[in-house]
Amino acid sequence: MVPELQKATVRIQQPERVMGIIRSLREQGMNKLQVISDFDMTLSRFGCNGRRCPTSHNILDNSRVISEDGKKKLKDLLHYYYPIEIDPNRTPAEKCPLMVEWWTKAHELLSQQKIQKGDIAQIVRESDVMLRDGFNELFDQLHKYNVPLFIFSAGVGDILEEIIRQANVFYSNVNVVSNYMDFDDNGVLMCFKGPLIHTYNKNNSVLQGTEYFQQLSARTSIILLGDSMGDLTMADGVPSVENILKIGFLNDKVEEQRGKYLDAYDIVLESDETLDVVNGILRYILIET
Ligand SMILES: Nc1ccn([C@@H]2O[C@H](COP(=O)(O)O)[C@@H](O)[C@H]2O)c(=O)n1
Repeated sequence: MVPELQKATVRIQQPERVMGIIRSLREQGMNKLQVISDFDMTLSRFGCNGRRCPTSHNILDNSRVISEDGKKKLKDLLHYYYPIEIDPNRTPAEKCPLMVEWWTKAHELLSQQKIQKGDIAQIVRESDVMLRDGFNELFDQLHKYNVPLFIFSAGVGDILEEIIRQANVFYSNVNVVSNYMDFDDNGVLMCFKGPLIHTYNKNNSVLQGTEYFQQLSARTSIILLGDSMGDLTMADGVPSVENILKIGFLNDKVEEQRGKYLDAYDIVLESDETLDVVNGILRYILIET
C-alpha cells in the first residue's frame, strides 16, 4: 500500500488499525483532507551530520544581532528548560507553568536586543536551519491538490514564515499560527504578541477567534504531524473529526521516549530526517484516487 512504511525508522504499535485509517483517508479523498503540522523539528530537521539544527527560536538566539551576554542567557535557559520539556516522567500539566516561564523569559531577553524587522531575512539566510528532506514534494502536493496545511507552532512565526518563503513553498494553502513579534514604527522589536504558544498549550485555547477550523469543517480527515507529546492536541479544535492519522517524529532520547510515543502516535518515525513516510502516505491518498 505504502512502501515507505517498510523503512527501518518506522514503528507502529497497531498496524491493522493504522492501515484501516490510511484506507479510510483514501476513500474519503482529497476534498475531505487537511494536514495539521508542528514546525520546529517536524517540518524542519532535528540534526544533520551529527549536529543539531536550530529551532526558529535558536535561529534568533544564535544570530549576530544578539549580544554575547544575551546569547549566554538564552543558552542557559535552553539548557535548563529543554530537558524538562522532553522529560517522559513529568506530565504536560506539570510542564505547562515551566514552559510559560521559559518562553516568557526568552521573549523578554529577545525583546531587549533591538532586533530589526528588516534583518529577519538575512538572519534566516545565515542560519543552519534545514527543512526535512522531501519538503518540496510535501508542500507541492498539498498545494496542487488544494489540501490546507495548518502549521501550528510554538516557535517564532516571523522566522518560520521566512524559512518557508525562502524555500519557495509558502503557498496560498498554508496557514500559520505561532508566536509573532511586535515591532514599533521604526521596525524594532518591542515584544511578542499574545496569546503565548508553548509546547503544551497547542490546542483550541490559543485559537479562539481564528475561526480557522470552523471554516474547514467539511475537512474531517486529518493527518497530524508532530514531534512532541504537546503536538497531539493540535487538532482538538476541529469540529468533527472522522479519521485522524497521527505521525510523530521521535528525534531525541529515543529509547526513553519510545513507549510513550508508540502509545500516543499511530506511526512513530525514529531519527528519520525525511518526510518520505508522510509523502508516501499522501501519494497513496491523493495521486492514485
Ligand atoms: N526559547 C525557546 C523556546 C522553545 N524552543 C524550542 O522550540 C520548539 C517549539 O516549536 P514547535 O514548532 O516545535 O512548536 C520547542 O520544541 C522548544 O524546544 C527553543 O528552542 N527556544
